[in-house]
Amino acid sequence: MAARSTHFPFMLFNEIDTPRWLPLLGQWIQRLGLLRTWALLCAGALLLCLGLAGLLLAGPTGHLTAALVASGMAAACAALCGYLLLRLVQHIDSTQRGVLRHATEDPLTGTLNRRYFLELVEREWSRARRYDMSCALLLMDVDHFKRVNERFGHRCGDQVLREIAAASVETLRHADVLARFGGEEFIVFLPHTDPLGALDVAERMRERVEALQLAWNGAELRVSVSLGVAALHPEHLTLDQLIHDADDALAVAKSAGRNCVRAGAGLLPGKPSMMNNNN
Ligand SMILES: Nc1nc2c(ncn2[C@@H]2O[C@H](COP(=O)(O)OP(=O)(O)OP(=O)(O)O)[C@@H](O)[C@H]2O)c(=O)[nH]1
Repeated sequence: MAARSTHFPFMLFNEIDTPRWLPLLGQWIQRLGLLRTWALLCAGALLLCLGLAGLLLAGPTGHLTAALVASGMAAACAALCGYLLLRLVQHIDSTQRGVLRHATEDPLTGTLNRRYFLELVEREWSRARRYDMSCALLLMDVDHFKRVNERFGHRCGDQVLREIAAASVETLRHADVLARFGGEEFIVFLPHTDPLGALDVAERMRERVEALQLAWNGAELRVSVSLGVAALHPEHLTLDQLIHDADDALAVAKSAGRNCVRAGAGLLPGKPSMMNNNN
């Protein structure tokens, strides 16, 4: 199985091998500000050049040689300043990306982590509630995942989780938010999605995972997932309640035999809360 990257904000970051002096320069620049540091470096370079030119002019060397040496020095100083600034900007950029990744991403699957998901979705959810917009939530759990670990090992289990995350991302729209919610459980927030649409997405995810052709050390393995679906309705006063509904529906899907999608209470009034029971 090959490791796969997932979409925003799970980009691949190029780690830059930074020399030791860069963080120190960074701290210095943070204190002074970028413009002032740059002005200071340029002023220093200029003074150095002027001093050298003065020395040369005062000596036996001709004016032209003095001017040439001074211009050469100025150009070298400007190039050095530019290089230092460029490296610094790269360093700050890579540090910021690293910090952002650490705060938002699940290191195993590259999806959002639980904490950032909740932070992000809390805002989206309250907006949806306030402006009476539809939105839905899916909870997806890998079936009998313990057996995968037991039979093929933990590293294989990790790779299966990565493959499931990547496959799920492929079935979602860009605005949907996928996160690893815990162990072998994933959560998806679907903005502007009505209950039927949410059930449809859940079923697509289930089918996509079921169709995954996985192999580990020459052995083939198949996995399946169960999904619980909940959609926002007026009785949901907190995001927790919506998650709770999806969790209840997931429990129903598990006890219905797994590898299926179940709708939360009241998702489709008047319709049975089941879908695609393949068992
Ligand atoms: N490889 C790997 N395994 C994990 C990770 N997180 C949790 N697990 C394993 O996931 C398994 C979850 O087991 P259970 O909660 O019994 O669930 P299950 O075997 O999937 O059974 P059902 O959910 O009832 O279908 C445990 O064996 C955990 O060790 C992880 O990051 N990597």
